[in-house]
Parts: sequence; structure tokens; C-alpha cells
Amino acid sequence: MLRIAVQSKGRLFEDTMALFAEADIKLSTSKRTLLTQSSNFPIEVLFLRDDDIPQSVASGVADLGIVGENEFVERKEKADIIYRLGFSKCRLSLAVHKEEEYNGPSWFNGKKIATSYPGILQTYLDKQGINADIHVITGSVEIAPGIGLSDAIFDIVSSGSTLISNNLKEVEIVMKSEALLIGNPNLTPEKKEILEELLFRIEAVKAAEDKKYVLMNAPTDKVKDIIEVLPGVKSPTIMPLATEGWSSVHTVIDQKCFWEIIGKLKALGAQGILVLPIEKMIL
Ligand SMILES: Nc1ncnc2c1ncn2[C@@H]1O[C@H](COP(=O)(O)OP(=O)(O)OP(=O)(O)O)[C@@H](O)[C@H]1O
Ligand SMILES: O=P(O)(O)OC[C@H]1O[C@H](OP(=O)(O)OP(=O)(O)O)[C@H](O)[C@@H]1O
Ligand SMILES: [Mg+2]
Repeated sequence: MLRIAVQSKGRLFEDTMALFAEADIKLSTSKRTLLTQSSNFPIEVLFLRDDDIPQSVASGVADLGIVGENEFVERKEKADIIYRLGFSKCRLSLAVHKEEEYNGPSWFNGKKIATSYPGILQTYLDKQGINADIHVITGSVEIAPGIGLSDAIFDIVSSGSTLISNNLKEVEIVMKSEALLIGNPNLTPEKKEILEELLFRIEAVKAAEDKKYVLMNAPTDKVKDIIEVLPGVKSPTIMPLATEGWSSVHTVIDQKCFWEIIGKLKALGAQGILVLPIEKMIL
């Protein structure tokens, strides 16, 4: 049995549980359960605050963990990055009052910066040769300059709307972050085997993300031109239709290029175009 530490509630929780569901790993969750076993896969999930996940993995209390890169780097715990999960994408940035005349990182010399990430910030300031005063707060960081607690902030930014509503502007991006699957460096061979199976499933789910299965009918004499337009996984499947002179074309494409090629397909005479989601993809 592998034990995996997951955030009990917050930004990472939903996407993590959705990933398990897509990988067909069944978990029953209720608000008060802190440890739950899957009924169809040899893992159990330990629900923790994200701050405690890196340490729980490094100490072996959990074998694996799912945590934001920002938190993982800040904690400096000994664990391996096993897989970059690609959700909860954000960045850690320095921000100052929107009307401030900012002229580069040296602006921060002698200034007071509020943050929940003192370690990452200190490393950045040292690298830039800047002497600033770091004021640690655990939440609502963006309010600090407005109430006279600091001159600037260093915090998570995603859309930037929290900064805007607090009259701040982003001036330096210090690191980019996404959710990571981390692991204890000393897993037993048995646990490694379960991890391999888990990774196989995660990779199949991730490979299918943003991919669509596309089917269409097309005049047989246009099929060659249509294939040139389609950026398929391998080559498309072509099948004759009951109607003479028509074929059915099936392929897998990236969702993002769909709108680019749809016009070309129609111009080549494709009809009855169906776009279907793909659940899993084993490459
Ligand atoms: N606005 C955002 N957009 C995208 N990802 C985010 C955003 N805010 C936070 N994250 C990512 O999600 C992680 C968890 O964020 P959350 O706000 O739930 O943490 P928390 O309040 O520290 O939770 P906990 O109660 O577990 O300590 C962050 O460490 C970061 O990696
Ligand atoms: O750039 P934005 O899209 O506005 O996102 C950034 C905000 O999101 C996070 O807070 P969250 O909304 O999770 O609330 P929290 O402060 O309770 O963690 C983070 O701490 C920032 O404040
Ligand atoms: Mg936290």
C-alpha cells in the first residue's frame, strides 16, 4: 500500500481528486476523514495542510505527496520530484504600489517586504545583492502595503486580479509554479512497483487532456488533401461509407488546433464533423 499526502481543502484539493477519479482510483471522502483507502487501487490518501506535505514525504510518514512547487521549494525538504502535474499553475512575484516609480530590483534595497515565502524571497534577494527586510505573514499578504505593514509584497499571482484590487502592480516574477507529485527517495521495491502503475495511469490521463477524437465524412477524392490538413497522432483511419464516393476519416487532434483547421476541412468538402472527448490515451 502506498500512502499519498494530499491537501485537505484548498486550491489543490479539487484537481487532485479529479485526477484520481480520471485514473479510475476510487476514494471515498468526507470532510472529517483524514485518511482514506482506495477500494480498487493499493493506495491510501492522507489529507494534510499543504504546508505539511513536503515534510511528511521527506520523513516517510507519506510515500508520495501532491503539492505546489512554491511550497515544495520553500520547505527545502528532501523529496524527489516524480511528475509535474500541470495544474494549479501560478507564479511567485514581487509587487509594489501601482503608482510607485519602479526602476528595477535595486528599488527593494532597505524596503520592507511582506510574504509567506521568506526562503524563496531571501534566495532571490541574495542573488540580486539586495538588502531588504522580510516580514512573514501567513495570509492576506496583498493587504500589507495598504495598511502600512510593508512597502511591497512577494506572493502568489495567477490572474493578477488580487493585485489590482489592492492597488498593486507586479514588478518581478521570481518563480513559476505548478502542482508536483513528490516522493520519498527511499521507497521499497514493492512501493516503487505501485508507483509505476500509478504513473502509468496518470500519464494516460494527461496524454488525453486537450486531445479530441475527430470523425468526419468526406468525398473520397478529397481524402488525400484532408489528411494533409490533419495533424494526427499517427495517420488517420480511413473507411469507405455505404454511399459510393464517400469515406469516413477518424483521427486524434490537439484541441487548440481544431478551430484553425475546421475551415480548411469544410472547404475540402468534409461534412458531419464530430468532435469527441478522449478519456485516456496510451501512447
Ligand atoms: N490563484 C491561484 N491560481 C493557481 N494556483 C494557485 C493560486 N493560489 C494558490 N495556488 C497554488 O495552490 C496551492 C495551494 O493554495 P491554497 O490557497 O489552497 O493554499 P493554503 O491556503 O496554504 O492551504 P492550506 O490550508 O492547505 O495551508 C499554492 O501553494 C499554489 O501552488
Ligand atoms: O492573481 P489571482 O488570480 O488573483 O490569484 C492570486 C491569489 O490567489 C491566492 O489566494 P486565494 O484566492 O487562494 O485565497 P487565500 O488568500 O485564502 O489563499 C493567492 O494567495 C493570491 O492571493
Ligand atoms: Mg498552506
